[in-house]
Amino acid sequence: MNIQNYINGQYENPSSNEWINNYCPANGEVYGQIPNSSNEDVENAYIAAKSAFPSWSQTTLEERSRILIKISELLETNLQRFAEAESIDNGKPISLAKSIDIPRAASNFRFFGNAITQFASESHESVGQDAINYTLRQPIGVVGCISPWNLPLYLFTWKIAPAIAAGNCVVAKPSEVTPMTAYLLSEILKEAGLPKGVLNIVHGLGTIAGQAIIEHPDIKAISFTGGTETGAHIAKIAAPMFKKLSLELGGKNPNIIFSDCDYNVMLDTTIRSSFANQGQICLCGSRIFVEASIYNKFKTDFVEKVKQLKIGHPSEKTTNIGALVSKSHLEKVLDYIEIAKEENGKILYGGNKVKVEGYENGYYLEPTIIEVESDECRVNQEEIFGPVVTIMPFNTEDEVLQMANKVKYGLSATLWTNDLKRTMRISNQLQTGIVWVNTWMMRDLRTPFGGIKASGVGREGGFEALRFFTEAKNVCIKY
Ligand SMILES: NC(=O)C1=CN([C@@H]2O[C@H](COP(=O)(O)OP(=O)(O)OC[C@H]3O[C@@H](n4cnc5c(N)ncnc54)[C@H](O)[C@@H]3O)[C@@H](O)[C@H]2O)C=CC1
Ligand SMILES: O=C(O)/C=C/C=C(\O)C(=O)O
Repeated sequence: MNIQNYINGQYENPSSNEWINNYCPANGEVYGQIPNSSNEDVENAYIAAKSAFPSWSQTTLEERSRILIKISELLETNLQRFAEAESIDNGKPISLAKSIDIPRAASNFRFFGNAITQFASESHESVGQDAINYTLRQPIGVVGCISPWNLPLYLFTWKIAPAIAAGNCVVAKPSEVTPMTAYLLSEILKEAGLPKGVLNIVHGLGTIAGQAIIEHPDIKAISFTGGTETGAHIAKIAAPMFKKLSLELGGKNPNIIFSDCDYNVMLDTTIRSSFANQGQICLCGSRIFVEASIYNKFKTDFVEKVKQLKIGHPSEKTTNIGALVSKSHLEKVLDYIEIAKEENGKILYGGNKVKVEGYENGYYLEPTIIEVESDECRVNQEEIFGPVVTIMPFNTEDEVLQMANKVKYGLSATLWTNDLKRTMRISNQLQTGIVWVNTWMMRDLRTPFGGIKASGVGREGGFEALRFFTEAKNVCIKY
């Protein structure tokens, strides 16, 4: 299936008429083409957004809310179609696309459709000076949203929903690796009555179309999720132009397991936090630290459970692990498994490509567990972003805390213990933006979401996102 850009409410071919092949990860075959958009297409999208802005920014909150909630409802009505498209495009199991990705995309629109009606700004009475200050939170204008391939519609909508709810108009670029559901979304935007030009979707390469968005002098804010290197590149371009920046980047998240935890819940959740979405979630707990007294038991039970995961075609209902997103990504992950061997890591399970019958050219990989001797080895320090975890024992709280924090990343951490004081001590000291205790990836969309260190800048979610997508203007009135 070939797709087009969506600019000013119309489907458009790329101005260069150049196209990029779109691969199906489950069988390695090309199944469509997407626009290789250029500066000219981004400029057209910008012009459409700019002309839509005066009207959209003055549209009542009730009307914006009504349209966002309508988009959410239409996504729910079209759940099956969107889930199938996401699964084909990304390689993720259909069960995951249907239960997580598309429902969350619908929730993103519903949540920000409601949140904008509750968003309020501050006022400060300057006591003794006969003055009152009130703060306006005005939309920025035209903003850029750039999203990755791992949770395609989920993360695309996590950015565009708050951006348009706050009254901005958007030039958005989904990942060129997984463009399909963003394309399908444009049909829904029309049906929901979103005015033309409010959301413009440009497909293409990061280095061309993405670059044109970040370099555009009049796109005043960039919300980006993706790799840390790309984030650093974006910051280098956008910061001297004084753009607002929200960067959600990589992670190398610790999963810290104490012997007093609820063992079975921990074990089941650790399977998910290690291998959900083929381990391609920035929040996955890719470094597992286990208290020495239960280390051997954990190792045996974990391997046993991982063996039971079914690797298969993403469309099969029983598949737990689908295909990785691309050939190049599969190769990157395999290279890390080789590095682990060179570093004396012990492969406790997995490590090999898998040939799924009938789909031998698909990008399948066994879930892989590597026992490491030192937390400082490369596989324990660098983001692999695949179905690969490291495990090692620890003896004391101080030791594990030091290892947990000794990485360049600081996105999330998971802690398993029933000791309240220990929970408080460790949570306070973990150098991450998010800590989950006795759970993983439990999301409440009101909470601040994001990381520190090389995991990013800024927070998404709730009113944080609405603050990001608005400029505060203080008005001081003397009476
Ligand atoms: N959510 C996360 O934390 C993610 C992390 N990654 C990590 O990043 C590594 C590289 O993956 P990639 O697919 O290359 O991710 P990437 O960070 O290059 O891609 C994310 C988005 O940025 C765009 N982009 C790339 N270069 C750009 C530029 N110069 N200007 C503007 N936009 C640009 C891409 O087209 C895509 O839409 C992965 O192996 C993984 O480790 C990848 C995807 C998501
Ligand atoms: O739940 C969320 O809001 C985000 C989840 C995951 C990512 O941001 C990611 O993998 O990049």
